[in-house]
Formats: sequence, C-alpha cells, structure tokens
Amino acid sequence: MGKSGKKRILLKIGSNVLTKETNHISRGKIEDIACQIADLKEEYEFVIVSSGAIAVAKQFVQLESNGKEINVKQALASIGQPHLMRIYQESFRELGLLTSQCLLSYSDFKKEESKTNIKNTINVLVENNYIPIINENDTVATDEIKFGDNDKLSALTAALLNVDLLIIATNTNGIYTKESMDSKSQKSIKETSNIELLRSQIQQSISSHGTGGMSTKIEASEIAQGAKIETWIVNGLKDNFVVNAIKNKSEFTKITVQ
Ligand SMILES: Nc1ncnc2c1ncn2[C@@H]1O[C@H](COP(=O)(O)OP(=O)(O)O)[C@@H](O)[C@H]1O
Ligand SMILES: N[C@@H](CCC(=O)OP(=O)(O)O)C(=O)O
Repeated sequence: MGKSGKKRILLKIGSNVLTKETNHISRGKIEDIACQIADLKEEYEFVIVSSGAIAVAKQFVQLESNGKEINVKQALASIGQPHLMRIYQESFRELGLLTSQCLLSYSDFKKEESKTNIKNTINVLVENNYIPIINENDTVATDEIKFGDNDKLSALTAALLNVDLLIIATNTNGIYTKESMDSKSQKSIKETSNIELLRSQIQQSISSHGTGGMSTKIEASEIAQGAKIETWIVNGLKDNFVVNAIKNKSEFTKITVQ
C-alpha cells in the first residue's frame, strides 16, 4: 500500500504486448494502458516496467550486425528507448497522466545504497502522481537482453517497493496446462501457489519479440511470492486487460502467496 492508501500495482508489459505481435510498436496499446490507469487511479497507483525499446527501434533503423549481436541489440535499445518514452508521455498526457523514466541494472539490486535510492526516488515520483516507467539500462546490461529478464527486473522492483500486486502482461491468457498446449486447446491454470507445478507446464517456445518465454515469468512470480506478493499473468493483447482481470472478467493465472 502506498502512502496515499491506494493499492500499488507493478505492471510489467512485454514487447509482444506493446507491438501487438507486429513489427511496430502499437500506440493503440499504450493508449489502452493509459485509459485503464486513468479509470483505476482513485483506487490504485501504478509503477510500470516496460520492454519495447528494441522493438520500437527496429521499426526505424536497421543496424549493421558486424557479428556482435548483443552490442547491436544494446544500440537498438538506446535508439528505441527515447521513442518509447515519447509515445508513453504523449499518450498518458492526453489523459492527464504524468510519466517519468527510470533505467535500472541488476547490479543496482545488489547494492544496499542503490536499492535505497531506487526505492526513495520511486516513492517521491508516485507520491507526486508521476507514473515511473522502468526499463533495463540496456547499454550496460548484457544478461537482460540475452535472457529476457525484464520479468525478473519487475519482480525485484515489486519486492523492493513492497507493492500489493505484480501483473505481468504477455501474449497468452496466463499459463496454459502443458496438455492443453500440446492439443492446441489452450486452457489456463486459474490459481495456484505451487511454483514447481507451473514449471512442469512450460514449453520452450517464446513468441516473435519475446526473450525469456514463460519460464522467466514463473521465476519472477517465485521472487514475488518470496516477498509475499501475488502475481497475475494476464493477456495484455486484449483491450482493458488490467481492469478485466481486477473484475475477474478474463482468464488469467493467479500465483498466490503460500
Ligand atoms: N505453459 C505455457 N503457457 C503459456 N505460454 C507458454 C507456456 N509455455 C511456453 N509459453 C510461451 O511463452 C510465451 C510468452 O513469453 P515471451 O515470448 O517471452 O513474451 P513477453 O514478450 O510477454 O515477455 C508465449 O507466447 C508462449 O509461446
Ligand atoms: N530492455 C529490452 C527488453 C527486452 C525484453 O526483455 O522483452 P520481453 O521478454 O518482452 O519482456 C527492451 O526494452 O527492448
């Protein structure tokens, strides 16, 4: 709970959601997110972890690869991040919502002083009605781009800020049973606290823009669970996905605290 008495939600938005699985970032999806935050703002305050810097850059530039894949991705992230933030800022401002940018690295979570600074900065932002939009500081981070750990970043941030709920928006209705995936009749696991059970349902596939697949989302929910935070894995491709999950009007996976 924030100082305002509102419930605090950490919302992680994956690249596939932001591109709506195309090769372009979707302004419509960012507007959908803004609308939902505006609708919920009397009861909830939001901190966002957003991927999409690399995806947004790809629509503007093609870089020479020169065999250094990671460095090319880092350069793309550096080009895309300001565009991504511009789209957030413009879309959110339309609805009277204020945004800010925080770029974080995993090493920041290993240093107590940095952790305290992250926490205090974000608290000042939220208390002043700014919505912090966090992404990995890709210029210095290699593991993140390789392993798609914005899921882990969202969980570490959720734990650090002691939020009430972690919502991970991806391109499926949460986690499907392995059996249903095999028979192509996707059926979501509705609620569980059993992380091992979830791990056993994973398929190795990831989607076109995704990096970590479902396993990094399960790892994230394990970190959140350790901090007594519930995780919801929801389908961000659908309109109104946060509001509908809160109203229990959609299919998604709830990973509860033990
Ligand atoms: N049991 C499962 N249920 C749902 N999705 C799964 C499962 N196992 C693997 N996946 C894959 O995980 C993908 C989501 O992860 P990812 O592609 O990294 O997306 P994001 O960009 O949201 O991080 C799904 O599109 C699907 O291909
Ligand atoms: N920091 C990168 C994150 C890429 C990434 O982790 O994507 P995802 O698996 O969709 O969360 C970017 O903004 O493009």
